[in-house]
Amino acid sequence: MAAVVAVVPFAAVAELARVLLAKGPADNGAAWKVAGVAAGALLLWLVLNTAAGAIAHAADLDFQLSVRRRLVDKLGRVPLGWFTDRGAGGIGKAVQHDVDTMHHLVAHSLLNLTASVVTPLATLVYLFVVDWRMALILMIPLVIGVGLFVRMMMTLDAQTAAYEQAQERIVSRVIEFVEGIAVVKMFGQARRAHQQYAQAADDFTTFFIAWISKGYRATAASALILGPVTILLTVLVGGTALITSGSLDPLDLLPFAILGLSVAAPLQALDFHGHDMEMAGLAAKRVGTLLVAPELAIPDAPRRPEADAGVRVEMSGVEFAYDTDRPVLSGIDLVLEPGSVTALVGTSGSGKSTLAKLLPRFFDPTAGTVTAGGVDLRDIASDQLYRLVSFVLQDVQLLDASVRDNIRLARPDADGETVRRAARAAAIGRRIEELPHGYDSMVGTEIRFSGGEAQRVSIARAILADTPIVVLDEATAHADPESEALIQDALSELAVGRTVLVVAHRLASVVGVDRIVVLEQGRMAEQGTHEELLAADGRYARMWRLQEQAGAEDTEDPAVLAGMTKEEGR
Ligand SMILES: Nc1ncnc2c1ncn2[C@@H]1O[C@H](COP(=O)(O)OP(=O)(O)OP(=O)(O)O)[C@@H](O)[C@H]1O
Repeated sequence: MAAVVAVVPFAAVAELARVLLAKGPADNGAAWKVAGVAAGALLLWLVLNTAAGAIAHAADLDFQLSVRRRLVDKLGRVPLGWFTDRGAGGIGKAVQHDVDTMHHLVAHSLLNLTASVVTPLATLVYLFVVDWRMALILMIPLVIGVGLFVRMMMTLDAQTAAYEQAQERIVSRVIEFVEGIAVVKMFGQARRAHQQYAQAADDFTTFFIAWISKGYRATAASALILGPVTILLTVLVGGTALITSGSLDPLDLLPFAILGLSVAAPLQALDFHGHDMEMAGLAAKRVGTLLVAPELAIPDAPRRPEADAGVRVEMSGVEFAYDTDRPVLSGIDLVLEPGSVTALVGTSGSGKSTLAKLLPRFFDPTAGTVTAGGVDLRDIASDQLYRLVSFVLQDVQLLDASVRDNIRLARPDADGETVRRAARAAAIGRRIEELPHGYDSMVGTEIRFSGGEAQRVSIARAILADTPIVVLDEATAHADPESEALIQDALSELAVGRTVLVVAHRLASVVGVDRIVVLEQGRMAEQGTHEELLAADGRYARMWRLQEQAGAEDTEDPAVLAGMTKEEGR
């Protein structure tokens, strides 16, 4: 199409030149003059069209890089819940695909749209000066063109959004499938996963066809109506004028055809660029949503917590809800003394992990305060907070980097000896030193750690981070008995002199801790040492007896392990 549009004006200009040279100025000299200006405008439009692509491409990389940097930076500051609500597909698409679409199409289409409006307008303005009646007639296709453009933009909106959402869903399905491949295979769900993917792919195709055909119908309507109508109009008007003045040479109609073409071609292109703008607009909206996502509040005047003799943590009147209508934590008043270990126990879903996540500010409480060293966590600058709290998570995340860099995440400048000491303290040093490339081994390619080993690498990380507060969430979840003993040793090493909060399932692992807090439906039901709680013969004592019994019966029922019957667990 572009090639045809490009060839026609050149042929017309060549023909115009031939006619002018052969015949000299014709009777309809004014028309030739207008045609000359119109052909010039048309050429300018074509040049701008080509330049727009080149300009958009040239400016692409730096702009995209800077937007992506801002997005990734932003992702580091949004609360965790925001991610779970959206899913990796949408976020991944926004950071990669949408940034690309948004920028390229905006730059490209804006330039093209401007050129497509300005060049025919310039011709028309000139025509008004020369022959206002002809100009008025040419306003007809202009109005039709703009009308078709507006109509297309209005009807395509919902279609484009549906198409984009279908695309997001398909990416999410693939990510889900890849991440959950073990579960999918283990439970023989490959066929189901395949069907789900096929369904998403079908939806995508349906939306794509609807979207593309609507788009093409709109642009085809404009192409079929605008071009012929405009050229026919100018030629008819010009022809009538010529016949009236007695000329019957068909060549004299050429300037009118050029005039028509110079107005119609850019107007037709409006729809293509409008279509692109539509997509760019939607992509920009999604990127924008990410850029303005809520952030954990940043303190205006950050304060430094008191940390000379360890850090005391205090939670007062803490409430928390993921969604507004269901509180997950209520009335939490809890003090964690420096150098002490506090364990959170309770049934599944009682809020243990949620409570622990308040300490590194994965979330802020919806009411009440959490202070560390006498300062509200919200008043501590984030880099300071991460020097204060480290979190050993249940699901260890190791990066595709060397073992050394994985351990020294919190202190990238730590020297080899410091890293080795941390690894040995976490009972993983010998395993790493036996590797052919030792601490330089690349995780994921040269070494794949087992669950228990990965857990100990993450404990080494926390030992090296050397923060006064440590949160341990189900740190022995992946371990076999031997590995568990190693992890417990590593944890004991990590706990020395720090303020430690442990989320625990198995009561046997918390017998020796300084204080046990029993959570029940987000509230603190009991607290005390193991002995005190047994003597009180309340909830904890019952859980203890049930777990002992479960141990004797070798049950693996999670409700029983958590100290509840199934009915109670619900
Ligand atoms: N990101 C989230 N969005 C919404 N609700 C959540 C989210 N995470 C947890 N919940 C809900 O909050 C409640 C407490 O969950 P939490 O993970 O804190 O419990 P838990 O005591 O640690 O459970 P478990 O022992 O099974 O790990 C549960 O009802 C859970 O469904």
